[in-house]
Amino acid sequence: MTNILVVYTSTMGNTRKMAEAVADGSRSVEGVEVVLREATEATQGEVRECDGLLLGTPMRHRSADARVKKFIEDTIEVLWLRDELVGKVGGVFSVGGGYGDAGAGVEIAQLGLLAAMAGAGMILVSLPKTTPGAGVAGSHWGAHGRSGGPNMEPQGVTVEMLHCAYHHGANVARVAVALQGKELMARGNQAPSQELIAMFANAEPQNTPPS
Ligand SMILES: Cc1cc2nc3c(=O)[nH]c(=O)nc-3n(C[C@H](O)[C@H](O)[C@H](O)COP(=O)(O)O)c2cc1C
Repeated sequence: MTNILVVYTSTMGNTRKMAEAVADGSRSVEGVEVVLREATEATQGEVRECDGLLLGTPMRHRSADARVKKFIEDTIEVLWLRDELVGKVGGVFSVGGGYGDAGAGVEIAQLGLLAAMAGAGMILVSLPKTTPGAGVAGSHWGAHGRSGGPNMEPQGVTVEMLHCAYHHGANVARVAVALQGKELMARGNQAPSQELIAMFANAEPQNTPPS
């Protein structure tokens, strides 16, 4: 069995719809089991156990949502320290309001998520323009839905955008199935000491009050 973990957050429901479509796409691939989790609920153990991770975010001020960033800090970054994600498969998706056609900051946000995965040694799945729905929801880096009209009026993500998300989920799952159990990545670079790993893994942000 190949395990795909879909992690997302959503306030108005559009990213949740994209996440469900991504999860359905992954589930459509034979031999795949899917876990769908809110970013605040997903655990380090679930990330460690998965073969493929699909991470989705709403756009917030030209960037990823703070809840998704916290998920990255609490799971991906800690597992990165211990090289536990090397060779796992990753993909991303997002939803923005749509002001200015494609929405603002999509590439920054998606590349930010992909950068965290790349740093952890994951194998990244992009979104080819051959993907159904890519004409309205493809950013090349992942699936992207638009929930707003030209003047920010809420319209909701469309069926075509959800199709694109579905196929992105299926692509990631197929790659994960094909690579499962294969140790493709070279190993042997010197790992940081256990003391250093513990220091970074347990580091708490320092809250310094403004002077
Ligand atoms: C505080 C805030 C900041 C936002 N910033 C952006 C942005 O920078 N770019 C964008 O395209 N949409 C932006 N949006 C619109 C949301 O991304 C959009 O409404 C999306 O559907 C939210 O996802 P959700 O429906 O899953 O909650 C912002 C919305 C809020 C509330």
